[in-house]
Amino acid sequence: MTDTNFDFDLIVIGAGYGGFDAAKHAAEKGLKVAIIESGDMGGTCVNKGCVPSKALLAASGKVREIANYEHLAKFGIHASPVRFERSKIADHANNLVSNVRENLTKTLKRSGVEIILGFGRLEGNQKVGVRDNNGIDRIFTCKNIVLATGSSPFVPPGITLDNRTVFTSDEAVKLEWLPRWIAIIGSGYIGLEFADVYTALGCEVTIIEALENIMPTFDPDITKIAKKNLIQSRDIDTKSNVFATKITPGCPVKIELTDAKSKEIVENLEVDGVLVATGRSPNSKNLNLDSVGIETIKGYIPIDDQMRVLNGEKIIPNVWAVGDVTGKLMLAHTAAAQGTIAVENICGENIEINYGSIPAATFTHPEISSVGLSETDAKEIASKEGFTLGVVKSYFKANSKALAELESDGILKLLFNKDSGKVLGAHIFGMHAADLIQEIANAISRNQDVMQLSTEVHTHPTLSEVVEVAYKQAASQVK
Ligand SMILES: Cc1cc2nc3c(=O)[nH]c(=O)nc-3n(C[C@H](O)[C@H](O)[C@H](O)COP(=O)(O)OP(=O)(O)OC[C@H]3O[C@@H](n4cnc5c(N)ncnc54)[C@H](O)[C@@H]3O)c2cc1C
Ligand SMILES: NC(=O)c1ccc[n+]([C@@H]2O[C@H](COP(=O)([O-])OP(=O)(O)OC[C@H]3O[C@@H](n4cnc5c(N)ncnc54)[C@H](O)[C@@H]3O)[C@@H](O)[C@H]2O)c1
Repeated sequence: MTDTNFDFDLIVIGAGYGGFDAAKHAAEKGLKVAIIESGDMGGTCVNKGCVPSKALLAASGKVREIANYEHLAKFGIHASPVRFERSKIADHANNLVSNVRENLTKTLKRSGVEIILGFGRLEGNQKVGVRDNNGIDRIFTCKNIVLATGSSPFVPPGITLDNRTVFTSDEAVKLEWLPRWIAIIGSGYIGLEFADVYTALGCEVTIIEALENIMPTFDPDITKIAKKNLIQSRDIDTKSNVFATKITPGCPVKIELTDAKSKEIVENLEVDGVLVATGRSPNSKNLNLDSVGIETIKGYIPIDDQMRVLNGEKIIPNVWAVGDVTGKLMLAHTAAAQGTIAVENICGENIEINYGSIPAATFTHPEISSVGLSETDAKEIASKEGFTLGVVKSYFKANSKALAELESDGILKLLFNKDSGKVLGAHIFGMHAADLIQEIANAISRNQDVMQLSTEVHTHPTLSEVVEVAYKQAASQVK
């Protein structure tokens, strides 16, 4: 398979989850592969994202559980006041990051991937340049290139970071201190997960959201119940429809809030710390993309469903892109799936990704998850394609396992096509929602219908019966 006219069959730029998966998969398929990384092996997910944030959520979740005296008393349990050491929770996250990073690096080496440390760039067709930390520049030739350069925190204009009192998730994952009062700008994934961590560890939180409603990207029914459980019942104040137009670090941190509609300054806040969680920007600068004719769209590298890089309708030969830099469902498992698909196609297959079957989860306590279409999009597609949309809801309060755990506030909303029975999407709030969504994601991926799914036997008593109930309700409505 290896082509001796080139230094490598494949060069991957960026060793996050997308790049890691592509490089490993290609090496396992017998290609001669190099991966170029300018920062830490493992990228965002391993070093500053999924891994440390889930470690913090795990530890702070235990603190929350043990400190919830009222909840424990319902089981007849009386716990003593909970004590925790912030630095040891931080160590747990940092140690996990080191372990995962080390394992990932070893796995690549074992697969035969050559790791090149430095900043990679394109140098025209089938050529990649790398500048290492000592300024030494090298050029390599390769048959194919995968761009997997990921994303970085987006910081809106007017917000000044000092990375101590005003910071992004890059610093928050290190848990270097616990501000007594912290403002979180943005109520998306990062805002919600860190509000969960900070409130469990005793901080007072103010969430500031530019759009009209808090949690604007989530399903409205899910938002309603999630707000009650994750926000209103905690030490969290919310301000929506306002932009944080100016944030000045210091002690205290000063925040200027501007009304989203009138554009007038409506409030000035003084807090101990600010986490800026306002989305992410693609890492597509200084890659010399012009040298092969790539034009980014809002900074994202345009691709088709086979991960081939596009210029308008035209495919740019031998260049592929995966992960956050492509702006599609910016999640670690999306990046990895794209990496595998890119390599399969490099090896001559014709595989396309189905974003509609990729699940997403927010690891709050309880969790939120979703897969497939939103109800708004499903309605629009149903009216365009002329089918009837079915919507059923299944509740955790009717589930024995949830009741036994005294965690019965939860809902599953299932969207399906009433004519064919095909599953279109699902949205869940409740305990272990992140695990529950997988079954529905698999059903979408396999194009299964609710008639068949409703006959599948689920273990009793498990939370998975919430899904079973939804499938049964849906099947009874199929025409
Ligand atoms: C706080 C937080 C929590 C998250 N939690 C989850 C979660 O629970 N589940 C989930 O699925 N997703 C989660 N994500 C999202 C997930 O981290 C990203 O979707 C994922 O890391 C994207 O992988 P990637 O390979 O595309 O890019 P990245 O992980 O960003 O990796 C890109 C790599 O490329 C390197 N690079 C960039 N430019 C160059 C260059 N020119 N030369 C060489 N190297 C370069 C970078 O240094 C980086 O290491 C979270 C993100 C954050 C910030
Ligand atoms: N569990 C997970 O899978 C997980 C966890 C964390 C992060 N992530 C990934 O990281 C990405 C980034 O997360 P995020 O929470 O930063 O982004 P997000 O896009 O999920 O949410 C950002 C929020 O900030 C608001 N906002 C933007 N500018 C603002 C301003 N000036 N003032 C007030 N509000 C403002 C937006 O309206 C939006 O609600 C996610 O899209 C996801 O891909 C995933």
